[in-house]
Amino acid sequence: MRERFEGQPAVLAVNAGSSSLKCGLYPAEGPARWTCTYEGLEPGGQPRLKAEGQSQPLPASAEPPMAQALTHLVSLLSAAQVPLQAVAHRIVHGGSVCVAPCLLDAPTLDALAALNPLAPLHQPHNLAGVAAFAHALPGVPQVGCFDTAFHAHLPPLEQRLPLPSALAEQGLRRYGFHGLSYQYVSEVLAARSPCASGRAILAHLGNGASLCATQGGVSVATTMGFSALDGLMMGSRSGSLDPGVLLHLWRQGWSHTQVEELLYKDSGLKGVSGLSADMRTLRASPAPAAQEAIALFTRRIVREMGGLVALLGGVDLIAFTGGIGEHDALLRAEVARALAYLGVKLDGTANQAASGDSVQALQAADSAVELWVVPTDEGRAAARAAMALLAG
Ligand SMILES: Nc1ncnc2c1ncn2[C@@H]1O[C@H](COP(=O)(O)OP(=O)(O)O)[C@@H](O)[C@H]1O
Ligand SMILES: CC(=O)OP(=O)(O)O
Ligand SMILES: [Mg+2]
Repeated sequence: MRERFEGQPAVLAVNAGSSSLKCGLYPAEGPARWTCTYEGLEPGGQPRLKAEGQSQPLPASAEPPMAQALTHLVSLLSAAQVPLQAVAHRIVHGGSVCVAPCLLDAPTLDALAALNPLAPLHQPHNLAGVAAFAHALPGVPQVGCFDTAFHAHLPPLEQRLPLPSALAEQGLRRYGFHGLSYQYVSEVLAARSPCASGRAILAHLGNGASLCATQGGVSVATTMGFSALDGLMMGSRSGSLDPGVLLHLWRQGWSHTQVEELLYKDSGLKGVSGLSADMRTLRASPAPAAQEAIALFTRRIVREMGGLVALLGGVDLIAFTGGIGEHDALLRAEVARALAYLGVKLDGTANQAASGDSVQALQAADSAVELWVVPTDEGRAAARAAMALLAG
């Protein structure tokens, strides 16, 4: 491990999420020199470090799990005196303030903290990561790389919520998320297929999930909007919901906090199955509620895909990414089957064989639409953005 920390300066990409902290050490060219993931960081979780093919629990600590993981990572890197050009932080919400990667100074961090309520599972952790590294490595530039930036130039109607202008002027608009993932996947596909510059739909299906329609590699529509709650059903988030449900719950006496917990932490696959937010657990379960959760998750993808195809006026390429998109062959097959009306035809053997570890084309020879699986790398996208910023 030590030799991976030595040599040319590299960018450390940090993705402090809802239940995990992922990081990678990226040189200017080639693959990450070192990656690690801290898991089990949800409140009350049991933090573990996965690195170099090994998984080990962190020593018991009085700190909350995310803070403990950050402390551990910072001390690991400080002790090894890793030469760092910059730390590139995935920050989920840039709002209207940060529409491109930027250096994180105090006023910018204050503006980003004001967006915490729009991504409560992510934004506070993202900013805690910035604070930890800024404190430990004061001479190293801290760069913010935003999920929303890929969607900064959405067409005006795609940004607009059907609400009065006074609210739009307060920043109530659709932003879109998972932008680092979409940026990375778009670039991978652009190098492999001319269809990537046509009408493409990228499906990021992980713990959070969204779809993005691109034309010429540029985002033109996406299912997540103002907050990371909109659109598809997710691991523990509801996705789009009739706003009348919220009014009903408030009238019943639910508090703001209870509703927030419901929508972010107790809905989606977890809420419908009553079992787990993890697709692997649901696939392995014979419980009817687990199967119902998967069926609803799949149906919502198919429904939203139809909407994006309509906006694009057809589709040339569909790509799957994120933990579920990369690994769940059955989900890909069911989505492809539902889209047969578009001439989508999957190569069943290629789909089954795809391991999620490499980029694979999945369409049958006579498919009207290309199908791909692309393992995403949000860290690489963030590191590239930080290098480009520093290079001016
Ligand atoms: N082999 C697999 N089969 C099906 N689903 C999987 C598999 N591996 C991971 N997943 C799903 O992917 C999710 C994690 O996706 P990921 O993109 O890593 O999430 P995040 O980065 O948002 O934490 C898990 O919660 C699980 O539902
Ligand atoms: C924005 C979002 O939902 O991110 P994640 O998939 O990492 O939860
Ligand atoms: Mg993710």
